Amino acid sequence: MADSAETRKLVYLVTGGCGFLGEHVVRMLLQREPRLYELRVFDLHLGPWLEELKTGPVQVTAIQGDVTQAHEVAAAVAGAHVVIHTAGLVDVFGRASPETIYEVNVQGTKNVIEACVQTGTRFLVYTSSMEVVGPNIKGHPFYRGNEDTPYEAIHRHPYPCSKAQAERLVLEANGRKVHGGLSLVTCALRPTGIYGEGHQIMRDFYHQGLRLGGRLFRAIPASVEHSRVYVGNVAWMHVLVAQELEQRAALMGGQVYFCYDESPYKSYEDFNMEFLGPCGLRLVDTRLLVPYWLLMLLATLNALLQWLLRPLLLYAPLLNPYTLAVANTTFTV
Ligand SMILES: NC(=O)c1ccc[n+]([C@@H]2O[C@H](COP(=O)([O-])OP(=O)(O)OC[C@H]3O[C@@H](n4cnc5c(N)ncnc54)[C@H](O)[C@@H]3O)[C@@H](O)[C@H]2O)c1
Ligand SMILES: C[C@@H](CO)CCC[C@@H](C)[C@H]1CC[C@H]2[C@@H]3[C@H](O)C=C4C[C@@H](O)CC[C@]4(C)[C@H]3CC[C@]12C
Repeated sequence: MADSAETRKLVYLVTGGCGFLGEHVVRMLLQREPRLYELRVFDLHLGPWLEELKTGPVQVTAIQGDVTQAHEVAAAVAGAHVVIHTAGLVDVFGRASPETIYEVNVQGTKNVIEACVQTGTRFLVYTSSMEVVGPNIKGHPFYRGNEDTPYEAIHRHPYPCSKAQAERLVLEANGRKVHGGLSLVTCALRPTGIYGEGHQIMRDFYHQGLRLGGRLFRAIPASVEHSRVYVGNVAWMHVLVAQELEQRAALMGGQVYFCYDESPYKSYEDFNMEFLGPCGLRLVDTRLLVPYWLLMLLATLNALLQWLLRPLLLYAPLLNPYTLAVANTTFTV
């Protein structure tokens, strides 16, 4: 589409816009939304890379703010046509307290919804997660499932519980009257495990491998499959949903969609090795040496150590009872 002033009229707000996914959403909007007039990037921690984005035709507004603060959210939302809400505490390693996870992921989402209602913003896209569905606490596999597949979504961990609550709030808010009398249109996206440029967990595996002399030790059977999805495709999915939400409000409003892009179904570790192998690491198959019960013991010891050391330092290894259980349960969409 020709770049002309009259086509640029939309104001977007991306919360968590400096995060792993958020940054890709910000860059995708600048590349793929020709109607963009202003792009507001709202985050607790603003990245220095935002400065380089301010030289283009779109007004990029960096807003340092906290989604748990309703007034800060309302100020950022006011005047926006679309909100893409990615901000959240993605913590399954025990770094934050359950209360903080709830405060950010649930209360923060409530604040975004209420800000849309109060200021008249009609379109809200929420970044939910596969974990809203599973794996559940019983370790039931979810094999090539979809949004309609029956599954007992029972959770105890603060992160999936908070994502499930937030997703429900977003979907229930669909159809609420916003300031000005029109209806709020909401939609939630459930990415599976996202990978790609800037993925901190992939970095953590890489550095763990370097510490272990270029080796990683298999803890997950290759038969366990996880769906993974490239971050650029997840960003594109968010832009597509945002662009279509107005024209297809009746079809998409209040709906939830898994995000998957045909990335190979592999175990979490084997999928990571697609990238870490070419970086010089190799996966040593120690499954025969390290039975599951011993892994669970090690994971439990990690959790105990985390609890004991908390007054002194944050000890948050990749392996804990929750991550081991998730890693060992097939979840493919
Ligand atoms: N990474 C994945 O595999 C994955 C998969 C499915 C869904 N998700 C969801 O995608 C979203 C983004 O995840 P991510 O992997 O990019 O995580 P991330 O931690 O890289 O990004 C989250 C961003 O939110 C910001 N943030 C945190 N608390 C905030 C607050 N109180 N106020 C304002 N900003 C705050 C952080 O500063 C960060 O920039 C999250 O909602 C997460 O639940 C992630
Ligand atoms: C046995 C361990 C040592 O090799 C393996 C640990 C792997 C775990 C760190 C990861 C296995 C599955 C991951 C989660 C999954 O990809 C989906 C998620 C949903 C998303 O909303 C947030 C991230 C995550 C919880 C992701 C986190 C890391 C794993 C538990």
